[in-house]
Amino acid sequence: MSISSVHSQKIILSSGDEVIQTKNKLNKTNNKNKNKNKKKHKDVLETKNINKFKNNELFSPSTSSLGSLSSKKRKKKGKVNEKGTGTGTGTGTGTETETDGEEKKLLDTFGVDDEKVLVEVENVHKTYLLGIDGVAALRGVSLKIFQGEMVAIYGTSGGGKTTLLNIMGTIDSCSKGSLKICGTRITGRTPDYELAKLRRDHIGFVFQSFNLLTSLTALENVEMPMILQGKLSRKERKQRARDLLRSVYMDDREKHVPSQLSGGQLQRVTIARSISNNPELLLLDEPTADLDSENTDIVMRMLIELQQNHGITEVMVTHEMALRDYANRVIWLRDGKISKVYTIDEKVRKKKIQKLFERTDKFMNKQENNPLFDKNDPKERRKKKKEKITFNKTEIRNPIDYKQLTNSQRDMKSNDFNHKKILKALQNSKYLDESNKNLKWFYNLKSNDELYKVERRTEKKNNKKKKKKKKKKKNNALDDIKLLDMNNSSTSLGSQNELEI
Ligand SMILES: Nc1ncnc2c1ncn2[C@@H]1O[C@H](COP(=O)(O)OP(=O)(O)OP(=O)(O)O)[C@@H](O)[C@H]1O
Repeated sequence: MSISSVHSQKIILSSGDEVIQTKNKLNKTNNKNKNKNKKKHKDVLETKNINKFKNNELFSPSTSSLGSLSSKKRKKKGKVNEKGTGTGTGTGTGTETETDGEEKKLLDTFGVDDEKVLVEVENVHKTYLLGIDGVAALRGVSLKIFQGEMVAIYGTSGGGKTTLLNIMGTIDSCSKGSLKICGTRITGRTPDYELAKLRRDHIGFVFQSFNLLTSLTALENVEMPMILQGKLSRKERKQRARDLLRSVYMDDREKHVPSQLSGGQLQRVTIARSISNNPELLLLDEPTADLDSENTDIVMRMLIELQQNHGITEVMVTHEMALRDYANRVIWLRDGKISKVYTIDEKVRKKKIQKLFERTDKFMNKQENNPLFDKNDPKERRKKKKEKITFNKTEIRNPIDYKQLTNSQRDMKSNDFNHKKILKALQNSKYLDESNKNLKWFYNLKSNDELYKVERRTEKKNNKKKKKKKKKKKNNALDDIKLLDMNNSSTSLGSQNELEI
């Protein structure tokens, strides 16, 4: 029963002075309620302003999504942000918005510039068909995620975090509501191939359980999405995979298979794979779960670098409260609904990131403490002695053939071999079992024959290009020869004439 209804009952029951007293009380409570509403409205407005611009100094203007803003606008927005400092309740690091039953309002709250909205989730429901009633994992979630933003999703266990992430990654569909991702509106009728294309070209996904293909090396795992995309030549793919591994500080482990890597290293390879197709949106499901603090730091540093240097928008589900301040915004999910939203104060975030970089710099430069450098690893020692290509005994190859080759020949051969091996591994359902279900979905590996088709198509394209180039070269060479011939004949004619004269 509400306060006012309690008082109104009192009015009927009481007489004279009591009525006046109760009326006064009623007025007081009404005023209180009005003030409360005003305050709430003010809070929402403040959040609106703060969100209206996350002018992050850490974004480099050239790469960030905000780079296109004029400096005047940026300054203005920065000011608004500063104004928001300390207005937060509860955390002291930012601004909190209670969204109890106000999902629609929340959706409007983040409305800054619709062109910069990368993900738009509107009143999304998800009910898993289980038993008579089913399980309601999401119950009307609405939110917008902006380009270049890092959003952390926290919440109670079973609150619907993974479900929301999977829906944003289009590896799961919602039961009700609408969704727009990277400019594509997703409905129940959106065909699978379109979703697969969206995933392949615009979204990267880091799964909770790495989901690396066990038979492939780190380099091959990173290369896999590029084969599926079919845009790059073999050489370009290899080079890009190498560059990506270097960017996640894993270039010294490119020939290691997942069983030879630590948890942190596996996660870094997974991240390299997830960004191999240059996604706009990176979805991460507990990327630091089960990692020690050093590896957590390295992974977080990488994610921040990806956001700052490449403008990748990141949405990360996590349980670790210590990671909260690395995000621009924090969303809380409870029982399938958004219960709170925080905007992390830019100053606090910047400080936290600075500390992270200092920390990681320290142990990444120090060889003995460097988690990337394992002194006891015999492979590492061997590598240090002499740069040699080593082969795993379990691999299906004949090392004797390789012994007779020079180093560069070996590299070439091994590249060819690895490439075939990737396709073979992908074709073999053994590697795509239940544990790889999400991976299978994400990369649309349902029909593995498709891979061969894609591969053959790209090979054909490349061969055609090569043939054209060769033809052009040949023609040019022929033209040159003709010209030379003509010159020769004219000079010889000239000399003949001279002689005749
Ligand atoms: N495939 C499924 N079939 C039936 N119910 C499911 C399925 N997947 C998830 N659920 C249910 O949906 C709800 C939300 O699950 P979800 O995995 O999204 O939660 P979560 O917030 O990620 O939890 P956690 O933090 O523990 O990983 C849970 O109650 C869960 O039991």
